[in-house]
Amino acid sequence: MKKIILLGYMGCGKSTIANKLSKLIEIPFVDLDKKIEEKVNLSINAIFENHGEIYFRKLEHEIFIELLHSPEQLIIGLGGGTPCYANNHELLKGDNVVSVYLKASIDTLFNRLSHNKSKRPLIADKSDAEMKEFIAKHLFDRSFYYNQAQYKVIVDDKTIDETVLDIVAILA
Ligand SMILES: Nc1ncnc2c1ncn2[C@@H]1O[C@H](COP(=O)(O)OP(=O)(O)OP(=O)(O)O)[C@@H](O)[C@H]1O
Ligand SMILES: O=C(O)C1=C[C@@H](O)[C@@H](O)[C@H](O)C1
Ligand SMILES: [Mg+2]
Repeated sequence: MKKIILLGYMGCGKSTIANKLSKLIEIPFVDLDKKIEEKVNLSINAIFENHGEIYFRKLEHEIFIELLHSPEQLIIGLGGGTPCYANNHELLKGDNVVSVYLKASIDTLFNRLSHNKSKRPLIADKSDAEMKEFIAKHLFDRSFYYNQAQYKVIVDDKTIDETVLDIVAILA
């Protein structure tokens, strides 16, 4: 069964949009970050702290593959970095997936993340000024991978429902 994959930078709205989309089109949503946490019974923060990022990226790759092979139709919300490691970006192009990049500007990401950074280890310790610079550079580095998605939806200045409907139109 085809998998619907949502990807994009931390805070672009993958989990929020996928939850709403899941209810609307009645296809279950699996959040890759949550699946990783359940599998090893540790928070993302604890995985980074106790085992390091390389271990996290390995787990992330393995569990992404497992989800792609599962027999059910699923909406998969990736982690912010998933497409950028272990050649995961190649998996966004398969016939059995519909991959959608939720594209947000630096300002949108900064505004959303500045209220909510403690659970995101890559930015948890940064000041506002450091965070803005970090997002700008990081997004630039990652854009190549995000742009491997089959579709792109710009999320700036859109409500959750508007973005969900953009994705429904892609799936139609
Ligand atoms: N129009 C909108 N669309 C999506 N999310 C929005 C919107 N407006 C505000 N938000 C908020 O942006 C925040 C980030 O969204 P969310 O956690 O879904 O992002 P994410 O891409 O899953 O991030 P991460 O990669 O860190 O898991 C949430 O607090 C969400 O409520
Ligand atoms: O952008 C990233 O590299 C990450 C985003 C989150 O979804 C988590 O997967 C983790 O915090 C790493
Ligand atoms: Mg999320």
